[in-house]
Amino acid sequence: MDQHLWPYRTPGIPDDLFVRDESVPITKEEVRVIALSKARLREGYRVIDVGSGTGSISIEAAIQVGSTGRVYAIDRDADAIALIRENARRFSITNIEVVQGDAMDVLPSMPEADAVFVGGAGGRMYDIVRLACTRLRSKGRIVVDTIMVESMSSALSAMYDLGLEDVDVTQVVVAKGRRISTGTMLIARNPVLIISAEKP
Ligand SMILES: C[S@@+](CC[C@H](N)C(=O)[O-])C[C@H]1O[C@@H](n2cnc3c(N)ncnc32)[C@H](O)[C@@H]1O
Repeated sequence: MDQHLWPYRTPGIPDDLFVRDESVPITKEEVRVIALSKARLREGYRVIDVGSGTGSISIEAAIQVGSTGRVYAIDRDADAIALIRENARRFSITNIEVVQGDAMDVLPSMPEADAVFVGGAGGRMYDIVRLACTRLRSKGRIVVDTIMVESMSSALSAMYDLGLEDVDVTQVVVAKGRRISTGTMLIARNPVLIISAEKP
């Protein structure tokens, strides 16, 4: 893997390095860093990224798990699939398998994973978290990120109903400095909810 665009193992690839499209919202750099930290990835891990969008989480995870690990990037949207492929090429990442389809249909055929990210569920968060957990090994971790309070609630209900451990809810509120004529002002971004847990 020749990551000439991001030659580091540390997460936090600048958003501008990804090829993007207005119709596919990216999980922003600072949120991504926290979401990745909640998954506690290691070299050789197998990761599933549900609703992988531009592939930003998948690509960062692929770098974390290294060439002995593998990432399965699932998205139902054809534009997103094209973006993931393009971004994987851009970062010279070869340990990502891109899968087009609805997570409800695709997850049952996924291999057992050490970690699952859920970045999009299309209103089916409860079912997708439950199904995703069937693919998780014992002590594997699931990390959901969402801007919707209903999705947070559904993810939490699924995690509690499944008896997951170490359930954590973190709200990430980021403001970024922007240079103006009189100095640097902070521009607020939408809060994002990160819900994570571990399978017993
Ligand atoms: C907010 S974007 C994900 C952002 C992504 N983490 C990134 O950084 O680009 C949500 C994605 O989830 C996908 N999605 C929503 N519901 C889905 C489902 N049921 N199955 C598969 N993909 C789904 C959408 O097509 C969209 O690309």
